[in-house]
Amino acid sequence: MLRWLTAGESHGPALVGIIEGVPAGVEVSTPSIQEALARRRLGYGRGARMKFEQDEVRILGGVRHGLTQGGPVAIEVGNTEWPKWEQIMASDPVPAEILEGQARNAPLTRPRPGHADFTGMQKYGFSEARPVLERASARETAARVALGAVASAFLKQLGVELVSHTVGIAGVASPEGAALPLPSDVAALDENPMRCFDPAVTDAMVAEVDAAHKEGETLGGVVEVLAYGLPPGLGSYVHWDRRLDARLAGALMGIQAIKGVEVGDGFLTASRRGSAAHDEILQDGSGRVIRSGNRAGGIEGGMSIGEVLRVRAAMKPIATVPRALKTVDVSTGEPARAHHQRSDVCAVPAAGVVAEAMVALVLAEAMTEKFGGDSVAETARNLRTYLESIPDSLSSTGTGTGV
Ligand SMILES: Cc1cc2nc3c(=O)[nH]c(=O)nc-3n(C[C@H](O)[C@H](O)[C@H](O)COP(=O)(O)O)c2cc1C
Ligand SMILES: C=C(O[C@@H]1CC(C(=O)O)=C[C@@H](OP(=O)(O)O)[C@H]1O)C(=O)O
Repeated sequence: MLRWLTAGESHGPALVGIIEGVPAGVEVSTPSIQEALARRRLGYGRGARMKFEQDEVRILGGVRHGLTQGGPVAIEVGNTEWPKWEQIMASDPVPAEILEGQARNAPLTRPRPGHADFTGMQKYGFSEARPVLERASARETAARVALGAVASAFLKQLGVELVSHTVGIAGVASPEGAALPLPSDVAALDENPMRCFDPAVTDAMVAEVDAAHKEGETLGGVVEVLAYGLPPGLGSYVHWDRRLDARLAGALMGIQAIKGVEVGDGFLTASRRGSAAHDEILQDGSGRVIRSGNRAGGIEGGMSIGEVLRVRAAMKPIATVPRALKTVDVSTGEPARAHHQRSDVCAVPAAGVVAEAMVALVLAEAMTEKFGGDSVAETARNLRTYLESIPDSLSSTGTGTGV
């Protein structure tokens, strides 16, 4: 069993992530986590905060000399902006005279449509949105990416590699059926301003972000995560909450602003006839099973089938719209415009990196569930034995890259 939690506020001193159940021997280091976090800051269209704020990684437990030890791994992502917020976000009471007059402490009484502000106030009994947005903010995804880096390192040692990329920004989309990026393309994707695999589409996406920025608008889009090298049989058809597709969908929907998830061809599949919807079971020259395609996105019956896993997540436009939307000032009851100081125009490229982390966490959990092991060597041994135990009559090309 792999479980994990995050804690911390957007303008707090640090975020903290703890992951428990990681076998011993996973290669993790401060630089490797820092590198993963740097990828989350990528992407054209993000706001000023991404430029002046830094993530400061400190591994607090569970790792020794670059290897996990089998105990919980605790990671702190420090926030370099903390000195500016030290009093406003202090854990302990602060005298009112110190807080008075501080612009950052001004009550946020004009909730933003599309964010958690208004319902968060109703639900938790706050009179302003600060305490809501501090935790609702996607700043929290820095902790998830840090934990996802641990999960990805574990998967890599088992022969599984992930790739994420942007396939749509607002109305600009990569063409259906375009070639999929490979793990060897990740460096190029990270250098692309939209983390998009197609240069022509990238240019159109950048132009879309520029136009939105100029007009005081914000944008959403679609990201795709691919996993190469998965063995068949992760997840299960036997119960709804064991299904790999259900677990992936839940994890992706758990990212702030994600409003839709597709597995494989997803919604397009619903418009096809059966004969054009499924991936036929064929044989190669040596009698091994091959598939006619991968419309299913690597999952059938709630299980990985050993083909490339392909999932998509749709992100709504950023809620803090510069051309501020109508709201109510809850301190006066009067109509107002929603509060806006700064915001991302578009955070879809970053959401792709977060989606990759979430998929890594789900797949790492599914791997430990099926193959167990207190050390990576033991997990790898169990995986190898399982793959070798599949009889020739059931052998397929999609049996992972192996270990
Ligand atoms: C990487 C990332 C960055 C985001 N940046 C902002 C932002 O700058 N301003 C904003 O209002 N929302 C931003 N969001 C979206 C909010 O977190 C989100 O709209 C809010 O949590 C409400 O979405 P929900 O209804 O899905 O919870 C961002 C989301 C992600 C994933
Ligand atoms: C800080 C991050 O993202 C933030 C997510 C976010 C939101 O409302 O979700 C709002 C913005 O913060 P602020 O309102 O303080 O400018 C983003 O910058 C980050 O990703 O590290």
